[in-house]
Amino acid sequence: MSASAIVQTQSLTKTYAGIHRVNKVDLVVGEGEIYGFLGPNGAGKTTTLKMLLGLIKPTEGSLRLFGQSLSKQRPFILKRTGSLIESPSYYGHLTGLENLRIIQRLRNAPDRNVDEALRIVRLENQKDKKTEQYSLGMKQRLGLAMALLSFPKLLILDEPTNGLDPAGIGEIRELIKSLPGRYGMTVLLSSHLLSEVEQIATTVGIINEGNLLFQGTMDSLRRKSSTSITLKTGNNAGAERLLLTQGYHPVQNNGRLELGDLDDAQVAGINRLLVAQDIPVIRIEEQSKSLEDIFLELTGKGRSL
Ligand SMILES: Nc1ncnc2c1ncn2[C@@H]1O[C@H](COP(=O)(O)OP(=O)(O)OP(=O)(O)O)[C@@H](O)[C@H]1O
Repeated sequence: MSASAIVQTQSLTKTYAGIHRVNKVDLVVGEGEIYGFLGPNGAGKTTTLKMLLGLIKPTEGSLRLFGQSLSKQRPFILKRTGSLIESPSYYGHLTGLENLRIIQRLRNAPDRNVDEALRIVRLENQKDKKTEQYSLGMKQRLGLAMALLSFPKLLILDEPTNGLDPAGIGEIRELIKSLPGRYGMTVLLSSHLLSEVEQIATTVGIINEGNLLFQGTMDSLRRKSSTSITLKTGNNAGAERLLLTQGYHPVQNNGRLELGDLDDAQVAGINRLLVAQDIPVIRIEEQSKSLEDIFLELTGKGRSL
């Protein structure tokens, strides 16, 4: 168990009908992080989050929150944890405010928390409306207010921007980003959108078909995005043979030679060499591998994971 881990799982596994939907996942969420749990639909995100909250039982493996075992210290853990999993539950015939008051009593939270939660999710003006008349986005905000109500140390959010319009998404994103600094919270959120995780998260875990494929800081993931020089010549086969003799490793691709990451002096040297051998250099281009390319390689899926 690492010292500052708020969430740590070991070989966490959930099997349904013999299929590993979550497979030996070692998740580590450090204190004060915004951890983006990223993966395509059906990857196993919700199943993992539900195990963390004790809503379903792991088939195998173990998990600790705040360094404690959920089976032994359930009240201690749940008191410090707020969550929004799938659609929020509330009483439709009651107003937003009345719904929050119920949670307030359950959680034994002070009055001012209700006002503050309403303010942060910007529902003050709709607080006296029955929640059955709320739009999807308003319901989502209410769910978030419920999760925030006791200002927990750990906030677990499953697809928190679901159902929000672009302006709402921007607001919620800014809100989530401010939580560690303002309230000392640690946030674990799931998303199938790379762009969302990229904009909110400090740490990322990528899951696909139940397997955790990458876990690390957003920066360490970005560092994987390298540049590559590609070359188009009047005689690619000749250029390839020549460059091989010089210690390069060109790869033919779509009428171009890919040379990997080279510095300026190497590029200039290659150009000189080819010209000296009467091989016309048509194009020298630098291509960068984007985060999207990396996700694509990892998951074999397209743009919107
Ligand atoms: N109670 C269950 N019984 C059987 N299979 C289930 C059950 N719950 C989830 N699964 C399966 O486990 C897999 C992972 O589902 P999960 O909901 O964790 O995915 P997800 O990553 O949260 O995706 P989404 O973004 O679609 O919610 C899916 O194939 C799903 O059908």
